[in-house]
Amino acid sequence: MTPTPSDADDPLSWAREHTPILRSFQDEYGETRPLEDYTVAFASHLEPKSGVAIETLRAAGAEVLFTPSEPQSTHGPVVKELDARDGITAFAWEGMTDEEFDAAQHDLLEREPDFILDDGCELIAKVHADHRDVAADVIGGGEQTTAGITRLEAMEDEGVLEFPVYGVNDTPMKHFFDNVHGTGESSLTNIAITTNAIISGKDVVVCGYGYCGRGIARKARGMGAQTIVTEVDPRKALQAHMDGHRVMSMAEATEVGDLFITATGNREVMRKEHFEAMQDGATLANSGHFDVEIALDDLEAMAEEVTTPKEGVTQYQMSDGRRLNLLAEGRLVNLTGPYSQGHPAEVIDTTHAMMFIAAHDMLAGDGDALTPGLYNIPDRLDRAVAERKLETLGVSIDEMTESQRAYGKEWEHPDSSF
Ligand SMILES: NC(=O)c1ccc[n+]([C@@H]2O[C@H](COP(=O)([O-])OP(=O)(O)OC[C@H]3O[C@@H](n4cnc5c(N)ncnc54)[C@H](O)[C@@H]3O)[C@@H](O)[C@H]2O)c1
Repeated sequence: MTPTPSDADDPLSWAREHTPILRSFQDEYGETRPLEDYTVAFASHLEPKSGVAIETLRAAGAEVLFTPSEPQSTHGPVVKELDARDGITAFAWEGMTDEEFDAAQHDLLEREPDFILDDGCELIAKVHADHRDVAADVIGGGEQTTAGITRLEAMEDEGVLEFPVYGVNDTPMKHFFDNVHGTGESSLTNIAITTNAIISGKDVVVCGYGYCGRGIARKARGMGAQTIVTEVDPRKALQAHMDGHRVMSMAEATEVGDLFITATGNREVMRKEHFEAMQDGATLANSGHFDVEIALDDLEAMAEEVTTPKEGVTQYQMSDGRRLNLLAEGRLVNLTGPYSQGHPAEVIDTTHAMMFIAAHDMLAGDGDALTPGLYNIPDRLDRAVAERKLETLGVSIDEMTESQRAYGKEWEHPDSSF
């Protein structure tokens, strides 16, 4: 039998099949439509999995306005499919320039969303900086990545945040899985496919040992790499050391590394002084949210010649003959390279579930209205998504007995034998 290409009719079909939590929300809230009266703005990498998140918000009744969180990770067929649906509007297209991306986000904000689900805090920052009248009426928001949380903390410190925002990134159901396993696997997968080079046996330098860096380093070692970690936080450095990775300063690592991957959320982690010392053929990739972790201006300024020997690889030839290979133009390597598909669907299912929960709880939940600020998602909601995920996996766990619950609350321990 000749197979029927189902993704030609529906580019979300495969992702939908692998995102059971979102499907369960579609079933549950498709009837009651708790978000019926609200307009929700959604910024994300626009590929099939975020498409399923968008259609889930719509199924729950929201009018959805969507835009990319990074101009180069957009999949055109997904945008076309969603934009054609009633109640969903795209402020996006494949191949946007940085300027078009910026303008589209401003256009979206002029539509006065009630709620903003963000990825990197671009929409939330823009609404505060340039659309203050709109910000005044926004009910709340949710932020899905570490880089966005850092910006929100800065806004909160300055006292400029106009509405409450759930730090979705900081909820266990997000960062324990998405940051560690999603970024870990998808970064290495996309580096391997883009370069068609082996990871096993290579000296792989992971810059930053936070959630993402830990995932990348652990999985690189699982593939047979010799892993090296660089850090600025002594506790994270020690943790990397105890986990069995070699820990060095960036200056030391530059001399031995074959493949460098940044995941710090910081800027200029690799810069001129490092490029000067790297070995011929070293490969540089970034998994952090913004394309500032590798100092691209330094690379440009130092290169005698710049070529693209393979799609997704930019090669900088230095005056001494060394070649440094930059992947995905220093943007998120798991999301913007030519072969990149982002996180595995099963992992992003939990992230998008928590984004949905953020909107549902603030707009239609039964809790008290929050004042402006950055908040953690209530633990009971995080647990509920974990339970739903385990259910989809067919995994059962135990429940504490009454006596065990009581034991956790007592301090005298009368029945202990010492
Ligand atoms: N690629 C993806 O799909 C994806 C997914 C989730 C998060 N992210 C992004 O990845 C980045 C890291 O996220 P995270 O959750 O791991 O953050 P994290 O805060 O847990 O970890 C960042 C680590 O980098 C370290 N660091 C900071 N500056 C450094 C420097 N100059 N050199 C070495 N280490 C340094 C910090 O000490 C920290 O341990 C953020 O930009 C986040 O938004 C990307």
